[in-house]
Amino acid sequence: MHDGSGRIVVQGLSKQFGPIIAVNNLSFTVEPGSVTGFLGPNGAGKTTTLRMLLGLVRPTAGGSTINGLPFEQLGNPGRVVGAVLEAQGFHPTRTARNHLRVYATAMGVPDERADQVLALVGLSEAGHRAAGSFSLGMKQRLALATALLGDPQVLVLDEPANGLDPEGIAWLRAFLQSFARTGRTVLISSHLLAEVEQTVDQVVIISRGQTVYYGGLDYLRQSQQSRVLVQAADPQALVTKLQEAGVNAVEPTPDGRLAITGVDRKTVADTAMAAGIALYDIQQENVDLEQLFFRLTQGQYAGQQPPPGYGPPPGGGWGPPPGPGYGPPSGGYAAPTYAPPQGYPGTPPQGTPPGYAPPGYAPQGTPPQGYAAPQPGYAPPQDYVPPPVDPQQYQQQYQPQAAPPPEQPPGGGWGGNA
Ligand SMILES: Nc1ncnc2c1ncn2[C@@H]1O[C@H](COP(=O)(O)OP(=O)(O)OP(=O)(O)O)[C@@H](O)[C@H]1O
Repeated sequence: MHDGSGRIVVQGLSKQFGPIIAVNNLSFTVEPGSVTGFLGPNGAGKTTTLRMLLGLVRPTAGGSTINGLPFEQLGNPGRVVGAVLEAQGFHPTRTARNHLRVYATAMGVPDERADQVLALVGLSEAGHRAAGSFSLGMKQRLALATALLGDPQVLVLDEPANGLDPEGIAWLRAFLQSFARTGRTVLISSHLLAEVEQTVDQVVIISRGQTVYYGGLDYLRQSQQSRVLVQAADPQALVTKLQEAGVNAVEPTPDGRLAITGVDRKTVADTAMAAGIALYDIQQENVDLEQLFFRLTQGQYAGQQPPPGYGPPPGGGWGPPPGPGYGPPSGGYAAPTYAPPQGYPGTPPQGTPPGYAPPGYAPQGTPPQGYAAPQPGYAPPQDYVPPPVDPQQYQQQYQPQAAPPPEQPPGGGWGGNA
């Protein structure tokens, strides 16, 4: 019997397709009562991970459970987990309602459920139409309706916002949040942080099949320390004066400027003026979440250019951005790939055959010294505070409710493009 917790646990999950390491020792937990974003660039291994979670691909190593059991032991899995991996596969001439009834029969739920889920996703008026005539946005909704047929406790959706227009995304956000607030579990993948930023409570960010961040978005935001970039007539004198003022996080940049973390522009300018040091340029650099996401995952593609001002670290390779303010965010879990131990020569470029080490790189698949990959049973650091997980508390706090159906735009079109 499953434990009814609604918890998803992924432990040491790996998948290799021939020479390609699609997923590499991935571990994370998704708690009920929350929406978790599963993020990474194209090819990072998101779909492969979800397919392993749903018993569609056999892992090379590790495993995953839903409600404490591997997918294949869930009995009638559609009653436990609703999944959408791609919003395709509808019979083009079958009506949406009939499509749902076929699945309802297979799952052992009454026919009436088809109309209930059509209403839940705002497709009641379109139930008599052939699925083949649906726009991409409508197909996404129909796929979601199919996943909801068994009234599952867990929803797993691969790129659900793909093809949705802003109104469709807003609708999906309201729906998923209301679903999670009834104490259920939502895991959604995306390659765009901005697309899910307002929907998710926590994120698992992966790059090249490995976790690079696991935790709340708030922690990630807090880690976005801004820095002041300054060009001074006498940089060394300015460093000394700043140190005398207690500002020690000062680093030279490759273009000859100083990067100062933890102070505002005014403090730097006042310090320079008091010491009679001329400044030729001074600017505050704020890092937004999207940039941070890009940096966390930028090592994925060999040859990909980083944002302006963020070249590869000295000695080559595409390690994490150096310097203060760019370490793992406190409270969140950042995998060693994000902040490798000193001396770690970096991960070989993608496509490097296993065991082969180009000069300056460790052989692919070889953990660097001191590297401790997340192991089965890995728990986030003690100061990591996951979102509340008590379903009963949520039940009391929020009345389970369906998201309001979206307004149908004039002309009968729905969110998304055909
Ligand atoms: N059946 C397969 N055979 C060989 N390689 C595969 C297979 N499935 C996935 N891959 C490879 O595994 C890697 C991860 O792919 P995956 O589809 O899981 O990434 P993703 O993060 O979901 O990307 P996207 O956002 O583009 O869907 C890619 O390099 C991909 O080419």
